[in-house]
Amino acid sequence: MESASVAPRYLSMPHVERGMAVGLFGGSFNPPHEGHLLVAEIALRRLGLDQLWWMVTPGNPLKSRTELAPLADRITLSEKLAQDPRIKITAFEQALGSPYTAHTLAHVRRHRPGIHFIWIMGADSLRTFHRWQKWRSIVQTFPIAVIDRPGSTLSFLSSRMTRTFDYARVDEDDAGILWRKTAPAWTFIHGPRSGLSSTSLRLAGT
Ligand SMILES: Nc1ncnc2c1ncn2[C@@H]1O[C@H](COP(=O)(O)OP(=O)(O)OP(=O)(O)O)[C@@H](O)[C@H]1O
Ligand SMILES: O=C(O)c1ccc[n+]([C@@H]2O[C@H](COP(=O)([O-])O)[C@@H](O)[C@H]2O)c1
Repeated sequence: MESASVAPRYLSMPHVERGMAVGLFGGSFNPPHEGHLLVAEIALRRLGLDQLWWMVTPGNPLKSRTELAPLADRITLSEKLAQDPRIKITAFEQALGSPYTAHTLAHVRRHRPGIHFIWIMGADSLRTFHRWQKWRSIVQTFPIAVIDRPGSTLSFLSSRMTRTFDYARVDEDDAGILWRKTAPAWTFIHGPRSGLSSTSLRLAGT
């Protein structure tokens, strides 16, 4: 069966007012789950965000696409799951012609001046972050909030990113003003955790 095409409204950046604090939460969402929603809720609350862009990637450059569901399907499931009006489901990376986060962030910074963006990711991402294209430039573009995940709580002690940018660490108590900081600046946020993963859901066939 052929999958639906992606509606045009998902292919451009969401509307945002100047001065807002916006979280950028990129993911495969293959499929989206309550663990993603928990990350989004924690980020909205602890970082004091006005919006969170739930960016459904056309494909993680480090992952095989063999098991990747069509973009339109991952968008539809994300819309069903994330009901908070501050969460904006988007797939504008598809229209940029590059799946690389460094490219996306450079584009966002160029085209949305006057907005305070924060890159958001789960703690497991720290393990491979130094393999992302131009990873240092990502850290130098926007502040980063790392949200705890079972099995990765201590990743910030050993990851190449956190060791390289140790001087730019912001205390978790100051997470609410991370949006005001100039990159590089990153924080690690502890809190309620979810052990859910897309892999386990795919294995369970749900
Ligand atoms: N349970 C979770 N707790 C914290 N962060 C999570 C959790 N699940 C996913 N994330 C984060 O959400 C983002 C998107 O993750 P992704 O869509 O790859 O989900 P996943 O469950 O890790 O998928 P997979 O099992 O297929 O690798 C990443 O930054 C990831 O670290
Ligand atoms: O830019 C890269 O090299 C890169 C490598 C791996 C992952 N990413 C991004 O990281 C985000 C999380 O991906 P995933 O598959 O772990 O959900 C998503 O936005 C990806 O595009 C980006």
